[in-house]
Amino acid sequence: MVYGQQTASQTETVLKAENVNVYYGNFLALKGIYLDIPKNKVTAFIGPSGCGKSTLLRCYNRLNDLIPIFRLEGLITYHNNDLYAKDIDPVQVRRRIGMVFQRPNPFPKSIYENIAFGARINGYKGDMDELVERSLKQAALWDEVKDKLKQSGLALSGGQQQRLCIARAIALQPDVVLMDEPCSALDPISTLKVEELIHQLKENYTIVIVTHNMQQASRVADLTAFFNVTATEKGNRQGYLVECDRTEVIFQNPKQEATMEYVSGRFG
Ligand SMILES: Nc1ncnc2c1ncn2[C@@H]1O[C@H](COP(=O)(O)OP(=O)(O)OP(=O)(O)O)[C@@H](O)[C@H]1O
Repeated sequence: MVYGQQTASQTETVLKAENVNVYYGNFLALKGIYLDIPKNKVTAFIGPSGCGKSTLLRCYNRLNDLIPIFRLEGLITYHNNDLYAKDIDPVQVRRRIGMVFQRPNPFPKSIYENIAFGARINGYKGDMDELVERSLKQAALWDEVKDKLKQSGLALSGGQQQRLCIARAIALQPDVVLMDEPCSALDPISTLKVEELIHQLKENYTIVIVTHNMQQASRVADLTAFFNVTATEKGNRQGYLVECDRTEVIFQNPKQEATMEYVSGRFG
């Protein structure tokens, strides 16, 4: 793969993949991944269906550990520590590296409790009202919900629910927020709100976002990683990273022909 000169050189690397292979049983889903995720930037993963974008994203907070047939080879470091070392507690990893999913999935609880519940379980001892307000403000939702904090989170619109899920994730004061197609279930106006929010959040968090929407990648991401998939002799479809670079380079002047074809809509 080709690695752009500007990719991560000027900023601290938070997550680093070195020669990572991911298997589901005998199936090699992702092969030979080298990738740096820089601090306080938005990195987008793009590529055709099945190329392993979500798989790699879930490796970063050890969510794939919950899949019995999952196996990882190679090294993923988080602030230079082996994320898969024996003494690392996956629950602690997920506290530091939060996740927002494709479909908004608030708890069937009040808006307030959606924030407070996780914080309490994680031993938060500070002023809960203050945490709820701060998290909702950071997620650009406070003004819309401040008068109905006792109402169910499920009564909000889809876009508001997704911002509630983002507020819930950041209430745990993570370091990294992973987002797996966070806008795919949202209308265009809610999508723009979430995109604006992503812009603001990168001041405090490192963000990795999987998106099928290339305009979205070009709008929100500082860096874009293009993944592709190749058919093996046995007919398996193996994902790999083609290149990662500054987003404008990927969209206007990528090093690889396949990237140009994909971003210009000629395949995928
Ligand atoms: N739990 C699982 N068990 C077995 N195979 C899996 C599992 N999850 C993903 N895969 C396989 O791994 C490959 C990569 O899937 P993944 O969902 O990571 O791709 P993706 O690029 O995110 O796709 P999409 O854009 O369609 O969401 C696919 O071939 C998929 O079928």
